[in-house]
Parts: sequence; structure tokens; C-alpha cells
Amino acid sequence: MTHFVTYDDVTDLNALIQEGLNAKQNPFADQALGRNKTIGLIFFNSSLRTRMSTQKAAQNLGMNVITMNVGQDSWGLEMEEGVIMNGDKAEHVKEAAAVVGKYCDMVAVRAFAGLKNREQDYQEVVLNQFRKYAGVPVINLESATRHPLQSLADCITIEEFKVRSRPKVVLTWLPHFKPLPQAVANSFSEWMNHRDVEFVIANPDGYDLAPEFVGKARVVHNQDEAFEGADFIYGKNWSSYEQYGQVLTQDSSWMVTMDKMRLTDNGKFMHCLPVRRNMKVTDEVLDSPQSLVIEQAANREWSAQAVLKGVLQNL
Ligand SMILES: NCCC[C@H](NC(=O)CCC(=O)O)C(=O)O
Ligand SMILES: NC(=O)OP(=O)(O)O
Repeated sequence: MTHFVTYDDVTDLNALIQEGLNAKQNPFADQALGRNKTIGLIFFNSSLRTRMSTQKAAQNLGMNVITMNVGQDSWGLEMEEGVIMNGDKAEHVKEAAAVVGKYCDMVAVRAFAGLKNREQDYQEVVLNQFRKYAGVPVINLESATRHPLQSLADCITIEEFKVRSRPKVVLTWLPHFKPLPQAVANSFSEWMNHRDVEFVIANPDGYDLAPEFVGKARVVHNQDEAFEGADFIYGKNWSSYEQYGQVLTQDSSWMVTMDKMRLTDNGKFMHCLPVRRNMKVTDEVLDSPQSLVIEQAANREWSAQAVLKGVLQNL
């Protein structure tokens, strides 16, 4: 693996899932592989899981880790080419990425969607600028349109907990008062489209994801109908793609409750976290044995380790 930015960087998903499961069984088997190698973790946005699990995975592989929060620890970075830099950004990504690439053997970047300009967000400017100028492999820690380390952890979790060979997996929109990115939902859909699952997306009118991410999924606008017989309920809020970045409704009837979970076939509840309790999903669901959110977050370590191993092997 050279870069890990989209699903297209994966050559064999089953093998990558197996790598994650192997790492979970034997975390320190590849300690020698990352010796004297350094990963830079660059954050333009907040993080708990991605930051800690990626650092842990790198350390399990014997790597050194340098973490930086852009705009707090470092200078603000200009992304646009050819501009007069007379604003609040003191450094251009051309120099910054190139310099980081000198200190690090690979660079991992988190840069969320701005949710103001759809074309700009969907061009993945920040990730692509790092790819262009860092001169080392780039790993996506959640970009404007995708969160592939999350999706790999989700695949691992579904593999571990499925009770039938072709489970029914439902990605459902949840209510939230803030506009959130589509990245987690896009990515989950992209990856589920490559799995042997019955995949359904449930969202209110006006919240359909971009067609290239929906793929062959069945989209329904009735949550109860989607939940019937489901094995996995994957909850996430996202702002509208059509009316880009807008909150069109906060309809609380889309919150996941135990009554909703009873429509499933003893289904499991998944969410990437952080989750706002009793707004997106009730305490009762999150605190029940049907919730997999902690196991899912734990699998972020093994997902990151599988990917970093693949990149190290290709250096
Ligand atoms: N990395 C996991 C999700 C990150 C982000 N959530 C958030 O920003 C939640 C913020 C809040 O609930 O205030 C998102 O939806 O893409
Ligand atoms: N799920 C996830 O990416 O969590 P963080 O935003 O805390 O990293």
C-alpha cells in the first residue's frame, strides 16, 4: 500500500480485515517492521479515537510518532496556489508538507469538510495538497469526504459480530442541531458496497448522500421500514449534500430508541463516536448489550495497525 486515502487504495479488503484481526490477536508481532520509522499525525480538527488509536498502532509496530495540531501548535496553513498571503495564514502547504515529509516516513492528516463550498470540499484540497508536496505516503485520518480507517474498523467489527453470512446492515441518519460532515456516512457506504451484506441507507428527504457514495445501496426515507429484520444499525448524523452543509430538520423521531431496536432482528447498534446521548440515540440503547460502540472504537487500533503495516511494507 502506498497511500491510504480512499477505498481505491485497498487491493484486498478481506486480507486487510484479516490483518486487523491478526494484529488484535498478536499486537507486537511486527515490532521490528517500524523500527527507526516515524509517522507524523497532523490534525486540523479535534480527535480522541483517531489520535490515540493511530499512535498506539504505530507504537505497536515499533514506530516513532510526532503529533501536531495545525493552527494551535503550528502556523495556520494556506492551501490555495498562487495567492497573495496577506491573510491569517502564515505558511503555505507547499513548504509545510515538504518539511513534514523530511522529518517523517509517512504523514497522516485529519482535515474535515468546511461545509460551505461543496465543490471545494469534494475536491479534497487538503489531502491532495499533502499528497502533492509531502513526498511520502499519506494516510487519511478523516478528510472532507471520507474516513477510511473508521470504515475498516467497522468492517472488522461487523465480521466479528455477524451471526449470518449475509447480514442486513442499515446506515441511518440521526438528528443533530449542528451541520456535520458526510465523510463517515460516505465512507461507510463506500465500504459496505464492497461487502457481502444487504445494505440499506435510511435518511429523511433532502439528506440523500452523493450518488457516487450511495452506489448500489437501497435508500429509504422511512426509518421503521429500514430497521425491520436488521442485524446492524449504524447511526450517524450528516448535513444535507443537496442543500450543501445545511440542517434541514432535527426531527427527533429519527433518534434510535429501544422501541426502534425492537424492529430489528436482535440487531446491534454501531456509531463511530463521539455521540450525543438522548439526541441521536437514547441512554438505554447505548448502555444495552446491543451497543457495540466501545468494541468498535477499540477496533480502531487494529484497523490503523493493519494499514500502517501495509504502508511500512511498501516503503
Ligand atoms: N470522527 C468521527 C466524527 C467526527 C465528526 N463529528 C463531529 O464533529 C461531532 C461534533 C458534535 O457533535 O458537536 C463528524 O461527524 O465527521
Ligand atoms: N470516530 C472517530 O474518528 O473519533 P475521533 O473523532 O475522536 O477521532
